[in-house]
Amino acid sequence: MLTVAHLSKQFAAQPVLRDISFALNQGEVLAVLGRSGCGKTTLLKILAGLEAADAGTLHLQGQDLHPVPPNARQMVYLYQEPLLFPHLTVFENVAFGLRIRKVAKAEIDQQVSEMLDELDLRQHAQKAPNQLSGGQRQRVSFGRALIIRPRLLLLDEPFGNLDAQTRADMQQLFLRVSRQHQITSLFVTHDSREALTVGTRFGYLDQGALTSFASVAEFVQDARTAIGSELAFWESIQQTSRSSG
Ligand SMILES: Nc1ncnc2c1ncn2[C@@H]1O[C@H](COP(=O)(O)OP(=O)(O)OP(=O)(O)O)[C@@H](O)[C@H]1O
Repeated sequence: MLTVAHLSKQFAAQPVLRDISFALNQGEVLAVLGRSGCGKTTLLKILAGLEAADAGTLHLQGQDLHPVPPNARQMVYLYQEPLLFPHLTVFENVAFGLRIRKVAKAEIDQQVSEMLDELDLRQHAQKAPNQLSGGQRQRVSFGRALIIRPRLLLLDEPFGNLDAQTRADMQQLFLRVSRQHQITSLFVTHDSREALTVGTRFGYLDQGALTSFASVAEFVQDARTAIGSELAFWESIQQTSRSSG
């Protein structure tokens, strides 16, 4: 479905992406774990067409993406800060992509109502974005993205600004909706728990080089991801609290 082959990028002679290759099938979520500055955002921007690669090829559903401009790639790029139109209601923000595609009004009303129900936003339909919490705003931006049925969803630390509980709720919502609509996604995060929760496939990006893992077990056990040592830490805390309780 998505095939990335030998992608490289430099900024002022500094390599930022080094020979990146991977393939994703329809409905898969590639969770890419990486520290700040590893090249995550540059990778997503190249996929979205917002940045040009120096070398390599991108194919989506068999189509060479090289000549395809960003607005024709049918991808949605979601950031930490949801980008909403401040002067439009929640309903109209979600409806926007359908309106510009000239979808019939009755069809828009139905699709948007269904999406608002799915995202538990029905009671907020007539509010403006500034009348919502951060988690609610992020749900609206999800609704806007999903309603146009993107071929690929690009998520750049989308829940990084949310508190732990809201973040966990959003991860579950993302899982439910992306499974239901069989959405193919690339989800970059520096949080290993988040990667394990949302991913069906796993990668680790370090200094522009991507390691892909064949299984969750390999991802967890790889010393570079540091997940094994994090798990060991929590186990040692549990043991200490058991023996002192
Ligand atoms: N337009 C640019 N010009 C020059 N250097 C850039 C440019 N964009 C990114 N870089 C450099 O490329 C490297 C990777 O940047 P990128 O934004 O992809 O990192 P990141 O992994 O998304 O980091 P973070 O998680 O901190 O956002 C950094 O060293 C950055 O300084």
